[in-house]
Amino acid sequence: MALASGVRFAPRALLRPWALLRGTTLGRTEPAAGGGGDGARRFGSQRVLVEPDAASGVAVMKLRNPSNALSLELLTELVISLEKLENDKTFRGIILTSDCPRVFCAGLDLTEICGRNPAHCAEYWKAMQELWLRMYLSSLVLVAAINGACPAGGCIIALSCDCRVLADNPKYRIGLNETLLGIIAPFWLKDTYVNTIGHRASEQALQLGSLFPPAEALQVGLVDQVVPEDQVQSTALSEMARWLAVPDHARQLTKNMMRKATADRLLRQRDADTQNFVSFVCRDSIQKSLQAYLEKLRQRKG
Ligand SMILES: CCCCC/C=C\C/C=C\CC/C=C/CC(=O)SCCNC(=O)CCNC(=O)[C@H](O)C(C)(C)COP(=O)(O)OP(=O)(O)OC[C@H]1O[C@@H](n2cnc3c(N)ncnc32)[C@H](O)[C@@H]1OP(=O)(O)O
Repeated sequence: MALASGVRFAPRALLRPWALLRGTTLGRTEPAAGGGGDGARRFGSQRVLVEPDAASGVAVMKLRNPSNALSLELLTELVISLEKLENDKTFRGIILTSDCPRVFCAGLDLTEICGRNPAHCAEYWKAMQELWLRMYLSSLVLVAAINGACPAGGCIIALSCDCRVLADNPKYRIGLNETLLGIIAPFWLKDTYVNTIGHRASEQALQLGSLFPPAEALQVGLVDQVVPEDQVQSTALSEMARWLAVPDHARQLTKNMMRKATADRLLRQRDADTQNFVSFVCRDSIQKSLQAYLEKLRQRKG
């Protein structure tokens, strides 16, 4: 972590050369609609579309997986896209949003941990840790433009950003609802919650598995702005401008000062956290409830 420079403190060495880029098209670039020069070239993969604007130094990153459930492939593609932008000094900020109607991110892809072997669950959880670490410590400004439902792991993705703008739609609820699924948020999800909304509000919301509608999310401090749906992107851009008005080095070092202890806690216990996760989700009782929950989701659709 090149802290002294104050420019890049994301822990690069964290990234593993995962051999799982099956079916991805990472690194491919294509002209954005309307053509244009380098500033308008977008790149991406099957599940993440990046629309960079070199002139402003801001890239819009759009998730485009079914329900944006965090599959192993989506996690990997997000980490790689993030790293690509971090390595390009043109960029200072990312707006993270969804290309999927009504859903910002459905959280963990439960099919990655239901009926899978322990080795797969471990690989999956490490990828989840990796994305959180990368986002939480990113040197770039990350603004979440939340244009859909944002439960559980989706909420964590949003909370890893520096600022959150939520569309004012009562169906777009946000929060950590793990307890309602019979699972327990690991300590670093809890820590991220506490860092955002404080201890008492987190204690209540975590135990109750609360999913907050927009007005309540704003009141408790889970999001920074609630705006009409058609103003989410423009408001995210205005927020970005506000954050980018601060000199990078001062903002980056301050961010690091605020977040490092929380990230270090996971870094110190990463293997134990993975083992806890695997032994927990591989229990027969948890597998049964995951199975039943997935079934309910599928039936609800029909
Ligand atoms: C004491 C020991 C302690 C040890 C502690 C260690 C570890 C702790 C263990 C675990 C912690 C793990 C942390 C978990 C965080 C999570 O993220 S869990 C996931 C929670 N997510 C949800 O509950 C969201 C579920 N989805 C929805 O509510 C809705 O889908 C939606 C997001 C509100 C969208 O609704 P919409 O109507 O638009 O879409 P559909 O419901 O029709 O869904 C379409 C399609 O997508 C499938 N799907 C949806 N969500 C998921 C998902 N999360 N995973 C997998 N698949 C999902 C859905 O089934 C449909 O599929 P299709 O029918 O095949 O098309």
